Amino acid sequence: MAAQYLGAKGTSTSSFTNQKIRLPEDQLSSPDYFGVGKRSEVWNRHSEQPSKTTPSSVQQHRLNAQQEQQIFADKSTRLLDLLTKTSSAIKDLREFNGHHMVYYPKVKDSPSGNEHATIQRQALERSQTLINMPIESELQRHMPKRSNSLSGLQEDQEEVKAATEAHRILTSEVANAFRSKLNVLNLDVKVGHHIADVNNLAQESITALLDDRLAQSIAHIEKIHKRVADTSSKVLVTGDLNAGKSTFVNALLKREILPSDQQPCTSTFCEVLDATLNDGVEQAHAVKDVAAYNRADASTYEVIELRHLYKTVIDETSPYKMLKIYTTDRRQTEESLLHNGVVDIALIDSPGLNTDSLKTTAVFARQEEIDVVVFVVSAENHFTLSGKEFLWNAANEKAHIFIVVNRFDSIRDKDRCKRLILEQIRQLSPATYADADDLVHFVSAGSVDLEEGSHKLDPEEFARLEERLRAFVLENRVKSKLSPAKNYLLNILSDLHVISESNHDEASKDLKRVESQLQADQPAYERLMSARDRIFDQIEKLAEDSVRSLQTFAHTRLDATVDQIEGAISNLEYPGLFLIWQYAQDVVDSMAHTLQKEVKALESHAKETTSTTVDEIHQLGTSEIGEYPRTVDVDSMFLKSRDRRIFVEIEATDFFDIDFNDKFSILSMSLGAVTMVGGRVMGVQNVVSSIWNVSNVVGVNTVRRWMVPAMSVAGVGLVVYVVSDMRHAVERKLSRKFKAAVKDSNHNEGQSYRIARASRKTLRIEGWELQNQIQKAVDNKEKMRGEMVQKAQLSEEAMKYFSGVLNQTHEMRSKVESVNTEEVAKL
Ligand SMILES: Nc1nc2c(ncn2[C@@H]2O[C@H](COP(=O)(O)OP(=O)(O)OP(=O)(O)O)[C@@H](O)[C@H]2O)c(=O)[nH]1
Repeated sequence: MAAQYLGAKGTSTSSFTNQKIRLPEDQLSSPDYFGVGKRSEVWNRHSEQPSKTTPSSVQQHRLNAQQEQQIFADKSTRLLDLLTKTSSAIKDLREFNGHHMVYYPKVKDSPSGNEHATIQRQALERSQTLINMPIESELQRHMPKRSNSLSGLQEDQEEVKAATEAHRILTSEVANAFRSKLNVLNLDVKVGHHIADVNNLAQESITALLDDRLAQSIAHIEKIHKRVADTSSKVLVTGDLNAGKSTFVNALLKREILPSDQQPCTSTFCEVLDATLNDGVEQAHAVKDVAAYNRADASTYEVIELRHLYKTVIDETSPYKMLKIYTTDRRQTEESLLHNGVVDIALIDSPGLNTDSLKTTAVFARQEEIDVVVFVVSAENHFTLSGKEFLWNAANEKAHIFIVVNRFDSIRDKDRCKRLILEQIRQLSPATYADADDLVHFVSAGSVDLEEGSHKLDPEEFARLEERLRAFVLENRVKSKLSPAKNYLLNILSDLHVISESNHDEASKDLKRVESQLQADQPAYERLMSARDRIFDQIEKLAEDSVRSLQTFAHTRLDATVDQIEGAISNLEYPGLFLIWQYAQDVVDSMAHTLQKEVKALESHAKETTSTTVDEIHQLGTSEIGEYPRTVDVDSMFLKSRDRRIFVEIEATDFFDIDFNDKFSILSMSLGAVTMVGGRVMGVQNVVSSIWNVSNVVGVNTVRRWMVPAMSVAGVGLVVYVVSDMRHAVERKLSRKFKAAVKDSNHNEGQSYRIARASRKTLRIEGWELQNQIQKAVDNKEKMRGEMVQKAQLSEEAMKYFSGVLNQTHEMRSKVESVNTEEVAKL
């Protein structure tokens, strides 16, 4: 029995493989039947007997299957490896995008008049090529065909649809030509009905969008990986209501698993899988959320026993979207459809097509997981409107559809029926029609014996159908599993290539730009750095020179003022002897005031000098770093008065300028006074020499007699003299005391130091401000240069990274291209 691997139950079916469907002679002569470019295939008349299966032909199928299995395993292993590598390359790019911000290639703005015309012309030329094809063109096949069995209404509808479709192809082609060159990673953002130009977005938004798209791509690759790694294939059985879909599935399984009825009964999708996938337990899992279904998680489904299946399958109000039916194939492994060691098949029975279910089934059929679509049509009813619409759409998606024309037993004129149905298929799915001998089967599923343990052979047509279906699944899994993987890999690798290329270009442009900016800025930077050191010294020198000269000037001026302090009292009005005390007070005040006035004048002078020096310092700054605000205000100098008043205490002795220790002095003053009393001023020398002369002449005794009255006169004279000299005595004594006080208190040193200190403080503030400004300019420049250096480093990193990605994507692309998913061995 091993040799019966593909041919069910060893029936003589395999010879069909090399047979071609032959049309009746009369139909072959009709030019309308095949249209342009007649096919040379001929089909096997139903009346013709198929040749018997020989052990060698069965063996050949087995060898072919093994070979196909090996080729498939090799291709899928290569693609799985490339999927893993691509996924990690995208992960790397995502990480890179996280810290470097990947540049998004520029999108062409909008087509110019000429470009638009060229694109449209190209699109038209393409559609023209289709029109000129040997087989009827895409557009032609939408034209009304009054001669066939379709009603006028159906034809009109299809015409409208075709026109819309043609328009859609043209407009989308024009639109796509002006999008970026990216396929999967296109970041088009839809705003209302328009596609916003992604390049107008902020870089952060582009980064976020790209990150999102990369994450989606990683998830998608994971999905594809899972699908390629999964050795099972899914076959969706669909068709018109009551066409016999459930009966057909049961016939394939050789078991009455799914309920069939004359009334429309299948209300939900039923996936029949091998029970080994459910630990060998036969049961059904009713699933509400198909995406969340996990056999290991009982919360994602409800268990239904197979004997209660009928109720759930026919329940139109059932909340379940899918029934996963695990069943045991009672046949031997090599005969099993669900689990035969080369390819495991899951059969999905779907609700009959009507306007309600059409969309859901179409979506279902479009799913990537669906490897093969089997369309069941009743030979009695031919294709309904819904059936046609489904086939038309599915043909666009999957190209080849396996068509089962069921209930053929109830047709009387079988040839006519075949002819009419094949003609409809020719219009609906040319690809299927082209392989009609393998893909279109006229059978009676109801005639297959489902009795357990029955040894009855299947009707030949059905056995052949089964054999061809297995072969079709095997052939198709390359297309349905590997082709999408290959296409996706080519698209995403091409996108990675485009992104890497433009990023490499941008990074190299950035690097060049930054390097030339750094180079151009170098002299300015060096100038600023040397200016900083030079200006710091210059400020210090300017300030110190200014302060030192101020201090010297102030000290000299104050000393001069004190030296000439008598001048301060020269203009004072003398109020007379009785107010001599008051006068002394005025003298002291006047001297103190004069000195204070001088201090004030020196302060004003210091302000002016400081202001000039501040200007010079500021000028130094502006010449190097440009305008900047002047911070110090010289008017705020000396706001708090710190000048010290010189206090001189007035004492009684200040009114007498006589040295009582000096006898000669007293005498001379007394004599002076005498001469004054005498109304004559003789001078002391004269008086003394007169007395001396007199004593020599008249003798000492005589002089002694004269002495008393003379002394009395002298005393009076002295008093008179002292009193008359009191004003000058006060002035002399107080000015002396004032000078001494100034000296004792170090007033002049203190004040000149104070003035200098105030000026230094102000100049320092301006100096600090300038230093600050220059330092700021240096910091800014260094920061800017640092950023440029960092940018250059990033650009270098980006160039290195993207050139690696470019090499990698290039290498991977050629590896992906070398996986042939187009040609599959015919089994
Ligand atoms: N004569 C004849 N009747 C058949 C054949 N296959 C199925 N039937 C009958 O056709 C009717 C519908 O069969 P089902 O298998 O329920 O059809 P279905 O397409 O699954 O129906 P829905 O799922 O409800 O759309 C049943 O009464 C079957 O017995 C056949 O080959 N010949």
